[in-house]
Amino acid sequence: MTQSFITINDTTLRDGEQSAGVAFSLDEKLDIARQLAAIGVPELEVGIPAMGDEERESIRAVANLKLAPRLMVWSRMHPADIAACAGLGAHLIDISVPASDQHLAYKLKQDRAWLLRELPKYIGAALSLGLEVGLGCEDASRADMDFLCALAETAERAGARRLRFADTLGILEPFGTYDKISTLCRRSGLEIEMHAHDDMGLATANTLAACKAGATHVNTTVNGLGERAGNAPLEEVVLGLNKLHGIATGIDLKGFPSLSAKVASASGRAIPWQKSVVGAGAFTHEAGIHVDGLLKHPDNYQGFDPREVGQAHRIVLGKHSGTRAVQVVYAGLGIELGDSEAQAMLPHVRAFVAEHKHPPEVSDLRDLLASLRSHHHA
Ligand SMILES: CC(=O)SCCNC(=O)CCNC(=O)[C@H](O)C(C)(C)COP(=O)(O)OP(=O)(O)OC[C@H]1O[C@@H](n2cnc3c(N)ncnc32)[C@H](O)[C@@H]1OP(=O)(O)O
Ligand SMILES: O=C(O)CCC(=O)C(=O)O
Repeated sequence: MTQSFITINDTTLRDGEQSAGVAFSLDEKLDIARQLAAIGVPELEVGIPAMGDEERESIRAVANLKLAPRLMVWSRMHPADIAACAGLGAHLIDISVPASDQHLAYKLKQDRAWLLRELPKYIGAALSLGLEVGLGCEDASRADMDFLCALAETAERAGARRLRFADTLGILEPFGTYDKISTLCRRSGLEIEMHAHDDMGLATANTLAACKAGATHVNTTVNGLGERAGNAPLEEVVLGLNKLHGIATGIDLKGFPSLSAKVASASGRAIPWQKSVVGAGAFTHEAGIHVDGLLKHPDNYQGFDPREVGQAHRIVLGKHSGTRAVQVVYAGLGIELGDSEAQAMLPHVRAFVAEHKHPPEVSDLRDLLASLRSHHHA
């Protein structure tokens, strides 16, 4: 059954930081956590205690902020790793296990029976530290579904509350995701958390499909940062759930641009120009028909109001501009152009963009007009 509210468990500070070459400083981690909390993200996965003292200190420091979100830490199914999660101020632990035969046999040299036998004692160990437990099923997309359900049943009996379904390699598509998550939700009483990767560009679609199928929780990262091609972007998932499925998350994206910029600079990963929601081009219009239509009524060319995500429409001139756009852009500079003068500007704008490969800036616009007018008077 589709939930009317989905809990976002944002993993920018764990899987996001696993993006090759990314390392947040403590201040950056704290700032990102604060900003995620400020827009209403209810859960944060904040790190991997087994990595060592510095990582544990950073987790403790996030916890000491006493922010509203509940904090999760990630751990292998390993006694020392679980012990390292004690006393850090986290609320939840994700105990990760290999769920596919591929991972069981070729990473751990084990089999399904071994995992089912061993799992309860690790869950018990985490519970005894006062942590709520989620079972992280790595490579769940390639796992046998009956085995995954058996893992869920074993985990639930041992006291876990959640199962994370990880599409570790980003190989699922939305229909397959829907089937798998529906099956899990039908056969398990646990909370089901979707963790999608974007290797085929489907992380958001798969996350939304999982929610339609009954997932209660989803993992996201700011700007889609994360291993390889990244994770499901927070901004896309929140917007998609709200706009396409009418599902609430409690997250207000109006304050998102500063968080997005913070993560881009702290990670050293620039936001692609055309990236949905946060890219500089996401609400930038050039084509004449679009600009004319947008000016007549914004809903002609907007699927949602950019103000909902802290953005605004921007009109630039270029190869595909029409006269209306020329008039509106010059009006923004306090210069009124009649129809014929605006029309006459079009070839000049085209020539400028063909030469420079970017829209004219304010000074270019003034130069282009001055040149047009001087030719006209000559
Ligand atoms: C898909 C994911 O995102 S899973 C999360 C992955 N994240 C990371 O790896 C980032 C942080 N990792 C680290 O800092 C280090 O890898 C550590 C501290 C966890 C472990 O470091 P090391 O002890 O040096 O081991 P190393 O990384 O070389 O190898 C991983 C070991 O963990 C084992 N392992 C892998 N997954 C699991 C698991 N879920 N449960 C138990 N053991 C596991 C591997 O089999 C291997 O053990 P082996 O050498 O006995 O075969
Ligand atoms: O918690 C887990 O096991 C999932 C880990 C993960 O990040 C992944 O599989 O992509």
